[in-house]
Amino acid sequence: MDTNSEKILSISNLTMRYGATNVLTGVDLDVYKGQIIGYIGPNGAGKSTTVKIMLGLVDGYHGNVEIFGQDISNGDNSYKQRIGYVPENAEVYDNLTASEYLTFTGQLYGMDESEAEYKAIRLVEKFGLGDVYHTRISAYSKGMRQKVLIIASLLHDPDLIFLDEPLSGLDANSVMIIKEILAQLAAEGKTIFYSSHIMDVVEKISNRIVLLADGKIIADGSFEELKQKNKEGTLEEIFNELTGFDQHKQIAEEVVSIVKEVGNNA
Ligand SMILES: Nc1ncnc2c1ncn2[C@@H]1O[C@H](COP(=O)(O)OP(=O)(O)OP(=O)(O)O)[C@@H](O)[C@H]1O
Repeated sequence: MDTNSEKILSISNLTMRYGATNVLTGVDLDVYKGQIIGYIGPNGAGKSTTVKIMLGLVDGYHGNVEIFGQDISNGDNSYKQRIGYVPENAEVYDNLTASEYLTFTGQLYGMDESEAEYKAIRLVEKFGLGDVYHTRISAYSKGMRQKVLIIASLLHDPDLIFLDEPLSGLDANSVMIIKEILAQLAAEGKTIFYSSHIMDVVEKISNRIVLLADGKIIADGSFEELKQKNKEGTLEEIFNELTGFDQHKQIAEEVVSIVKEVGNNA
């Protein structure tokens, strides 16, 4: 890990609880300029919670979070102008057209309207949505909406980009484009924080993989480093090994057996 480069993100002893549930129990993480972090973990591990805390969307945490060297709890929200975010379950304003939505989002990030519009229309064309630029988003397919969200996250040229399951609904060609865009942005010095369950994509695009389980980071390193430390070969297998999961066959057999019971009680 190149610790000589600029520290973009620093989390120390981050804890978060919802009611009686301890979601994060002491997360420590330093992220440096140009890194693509693959942030993985079982369902409910707290990945989205970590990201939302960093974005200032969730309060009530303990510990310290610094972004661009600034404590995010100090009341100065200007750091958000340099951040892009593709949320997991996005509420897009369905009644807006892509043109209206992207111009609006650009302005929220401090761009002026004509600059946002000028960039948005060209980006939309690159993603094959030129024909529907002035159509309401309510008429879009899932993948088309996802493309709009990705464009919205990049429009203001952010230095730090959080992506929560960004490829959901995208076809194979679009996935290839997004993977390449992320690699090129990182090469330009942007920092990418990529949370996903699609292990083969995380394995390929991340230069550093961080595994969250039981409220803590239990593995942190490049794919090659994780492979050396663990017996298993693919990231999916390493994930299963590190999270102590070896029952997929047994669970599948039990499920199939229950499914087959249908009608037996009639
Ligand atoms: N607003 C909330 N109120 C109460 N509990 C919450 C809230 N948000 C998240 N949680 C709980 O916090 C835990 C972590 O949720 P989170 O969404 O961060 O997990 P995740 O790792 O992103 O999961 P997934 O992989 O399924 O998306 C879960 O137990 C969830 O039920």
